[in-house]
Amino acid sequence: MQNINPTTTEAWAALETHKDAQSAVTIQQLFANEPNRFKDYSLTFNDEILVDFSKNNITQETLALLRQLANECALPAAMSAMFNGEKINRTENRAVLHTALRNRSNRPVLVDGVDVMPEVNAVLAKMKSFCERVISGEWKGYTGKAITDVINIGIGGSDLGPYMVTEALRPYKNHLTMHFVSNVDGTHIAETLKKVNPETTLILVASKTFTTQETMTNAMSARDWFLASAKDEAHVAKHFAALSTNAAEVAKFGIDTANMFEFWDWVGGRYSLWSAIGLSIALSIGFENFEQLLSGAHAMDKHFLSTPIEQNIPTTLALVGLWNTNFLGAQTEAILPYDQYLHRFAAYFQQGNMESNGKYVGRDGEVVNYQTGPIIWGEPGTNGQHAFYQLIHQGTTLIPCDFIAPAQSHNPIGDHHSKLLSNFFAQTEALAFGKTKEEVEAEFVAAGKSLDEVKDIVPFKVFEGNKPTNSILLQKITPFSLGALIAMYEHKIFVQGVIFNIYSFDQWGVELGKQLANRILPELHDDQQVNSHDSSTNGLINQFKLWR
Ligand SMILES: O=P(O)(O)OC[C@H]1O[C@@H](O)[C@H](O)[C@@H](O)[C@@H]1O
Repeated sequence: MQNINPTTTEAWAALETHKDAQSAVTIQQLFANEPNRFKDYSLTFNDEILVDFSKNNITQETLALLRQLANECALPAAMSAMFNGEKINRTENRAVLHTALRNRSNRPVLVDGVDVMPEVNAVLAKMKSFCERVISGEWKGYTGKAITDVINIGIGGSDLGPYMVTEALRPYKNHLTMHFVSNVDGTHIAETLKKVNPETTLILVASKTFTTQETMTNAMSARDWFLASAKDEAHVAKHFAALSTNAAEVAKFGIDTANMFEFWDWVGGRYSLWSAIGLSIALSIGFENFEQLLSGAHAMDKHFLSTPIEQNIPTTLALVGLWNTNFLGAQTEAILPYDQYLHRFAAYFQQGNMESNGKYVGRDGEVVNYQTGPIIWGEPGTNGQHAFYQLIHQGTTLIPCDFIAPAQSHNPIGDHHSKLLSNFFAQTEALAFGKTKEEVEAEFVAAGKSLDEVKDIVPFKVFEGNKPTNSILLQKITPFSLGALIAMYEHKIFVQGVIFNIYSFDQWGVELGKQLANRILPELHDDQQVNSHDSSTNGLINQFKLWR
């Protein structure tokens, strides 16, 4: 990957100038000026995902400059470097090939000259046969009973993706009850184990490294719980499987490597739901639906690779997002799904985006002089409306939002879905167009009030509008469309990372906390006063020791 500081490009300089003119114009005015704005600023994927980015403060000139920026930052070369297995994760010396995991065309993908597709397909075949045996009941627990419950023990990328997708695709789920344990807080595993029977529970230990403290601690506790009933270690093989890249650690833990589903160091944790880490998804919705998820992502990969930049959905979303953060001053983006099944979608991309692009050192090793990844957060609508939308509408911080909704509900009860979607449409309209002082006054007058009577209250009821949003309307949330939607966001993050000139696929920023926790852990084993830290940390540890 090339090393280009985006602020040194001609496009960046032109965007700085353009920003001054553009900031003087509102989204309301842009709609007034451009009657075809919706048509001109929306794109459709596969006739099932519509992405409307018209309610942003952008013009065709903005988009042209942003595209020029992408080209000056060598985006096309970076795309082929990723898809072709170059070691673009330089700080870990690894290729980045989650796209190979869903490469349904089976086009050879070489890493160090070796095609990875045969291995990818072999693991998929192993997952398929395992899923079939567990779902059909052919796979028996140690007392001869079929599996009823599956616990995925993992954290970060080994938890968020599988949990988000199994929740999102609940309408497709079978009789298996899924549980996800991530937190090292003993409450998480304890409360989960209360709900299940060791005779009929399958435990998936999901960890790329198989050394993550939280996961290994939870896995050991689950093993103790299991053996307290099963007594014989030989029974572990019927109830534990490992999803990992680390065969040696899996064997050390005591899981039969025949029950290990492998993946590779070129799969980043937060991009791993397409790998063996997705086994809980495949168990929950069946292997064919899992393949549909892969196919949807693959279709988005093809769109991303082969569609010109003007119609390229992930690239467009990345460029508009970058405009909002680096030129209009936003520091955050909210993801707001109007679909209860997508209730973990924002949490998933919180890791996806913030762990990928939360970097302050550029590929040149220097501290960057622009904004990199935004703060990502969100909750499902309409819950968010009754909680934090106040600040989005009338606060002092600019919060660009992605609104996501399916046209068809899996639960078409009464008029719930029309009500839900009326809120989805209303919110982006309100955010873009707001309500003027004159409109507020007219409402009061219509209600029989005099302007003098209401003049003190009017300012509080005015909405400035001009708040940027994207609307992402899906025909329906299916395994295929969800796969495409996830891949769309993954590539958005990739494009931004390329332009930010950062390494999007490492995560050194999570290491210091782990290192210090490992240093502190032995200090908590006795009641001795601690004085090896700063006064705050010493004080907190010592109070903990007094109170525990
Ligand atoms: O899958 P593993 O190796 O247990 O790692 C889990 C998580 O560990 C965290 O430390 C990383 O920041 C995440 O990226 C990762 O997903």
